[in-house]
Amino acid sequence: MMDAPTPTTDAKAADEHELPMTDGKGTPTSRGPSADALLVRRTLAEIAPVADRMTSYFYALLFVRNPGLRDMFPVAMDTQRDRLLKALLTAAEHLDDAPALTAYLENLGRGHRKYGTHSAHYPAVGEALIGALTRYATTTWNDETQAAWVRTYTTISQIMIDAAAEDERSAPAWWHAEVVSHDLRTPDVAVVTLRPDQPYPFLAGQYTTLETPWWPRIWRHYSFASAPRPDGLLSLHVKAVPAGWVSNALVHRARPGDVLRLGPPGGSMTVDHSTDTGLLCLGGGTGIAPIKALVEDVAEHGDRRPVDVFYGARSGHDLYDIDTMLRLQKTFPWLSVHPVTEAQGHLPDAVCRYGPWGERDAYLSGPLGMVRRGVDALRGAGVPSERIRHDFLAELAPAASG
Ligand SMILES: NC(=O)C1=CN([C@@H]2O[C@H](COP(=O)(O)OP(=O)(O)OC[C@H]3O[C@@H](n4cnc5c(N)ncnc54)[C@H](O)[C@@H]3O)[C@@H](O)[C@H]2O)C=CC1
Repeated sequence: MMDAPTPTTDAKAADEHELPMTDGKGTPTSRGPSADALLVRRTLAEIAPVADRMTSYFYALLFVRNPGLRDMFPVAMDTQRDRLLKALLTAAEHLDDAPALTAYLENLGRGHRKYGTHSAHYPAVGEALIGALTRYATTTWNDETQAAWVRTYTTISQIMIDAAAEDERSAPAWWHAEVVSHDLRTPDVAVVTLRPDQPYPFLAGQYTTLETPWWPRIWRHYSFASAPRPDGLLSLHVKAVPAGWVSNALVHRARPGDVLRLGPPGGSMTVDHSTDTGLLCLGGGTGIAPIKALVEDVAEHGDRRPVDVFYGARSGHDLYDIDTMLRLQKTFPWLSVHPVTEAQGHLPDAVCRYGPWGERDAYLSGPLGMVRRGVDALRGAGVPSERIRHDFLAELAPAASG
């Protein structure tokens, strides 16, 4: 029912110490965490070593008490078994990060419409959460802590419920999208083009969630590889990852005519068109997809700001979209594309050999390790944190590629 913690935020949100503090009522304060946040974090620290067992118990409680909810989850729970709980715990942990938390939960609430979730389901989840915490946070649990968790869950669920209700007025719960082309670029990377059954509004740099007919109720995130197009088509770059059910189905099984389901767009890795600051983009592997969309977006706005794209891959053969990127470079004099293979070193190190980058807005997309090292490298190169954007919230890796 709840999605994985989605990649929804910029690097600023990734560093919780840089986010504004609030009191228990959401009012910013510079004094540090609210009392509720402290109690919640204490519980989180206690359950961390038994998170697996607590997760199983949480779902057991949820399904035994509410058998009707079982059908909203995939048949095999192993891949996303802990997503619901993880999302709740992420939200609880970021209780004091009012703006980041609200954006995260609104996105989560909208995204839940595709599962058939409605407001009446939220109390059942809250009761299972409190039940599981009571059982596994034995040392820290008392009336005061329970009251803090109830307030926290009430806040979390209300933001999600309100966002879903608001979204319902203007957008469908999901879209059907037909595969119109399937281009295998390497033995395990495909560019898949889709035609949604009704207009799908999104911004360059955002991602969608996707369900295939072969793995019902299993949803994965994929970034759009193009800015919005006049013909309304959407394209995604998919890498078949080991044991990735959805990604393998998309790369090796999907064919034109197949119909997938899409959830709403998400993510804040978008271009700020109110400035003319230059862009520094790092795309690793299929992470080049949203970077290409950003380049198209800059071009469509007629901007002439400098854009440097560092495109990393393991080998030259894995730079499956280099022809497209070089063609864009030929067309747009403000664009420089720098291919980097592992023989030349890791992508973040290569970026630091150029520069200076202190005046640029930076965008990173690719494997979590690359994004983490890239953020560190860019900060080291003088790019302020608030100018660094990527899709990962704190330490939580989304199941971005299935
Ligand atoms: N919006 C986003 O952030 C998107 C993220 N992705 C993610 O990108 C990943 C792409 O995977 P692959 O194509 O297999 O990439 P890959 O594993 O082939 O790596 C691509 C590049 O990243 C570098 N890299 C990898 N690990 C690194 C580390 N620990 N430190 C520094 N550099 C590192 C490699 O040297 C290479 O240049 C997937 O995990 C997918 O989920 C994909 C599309 C969009």
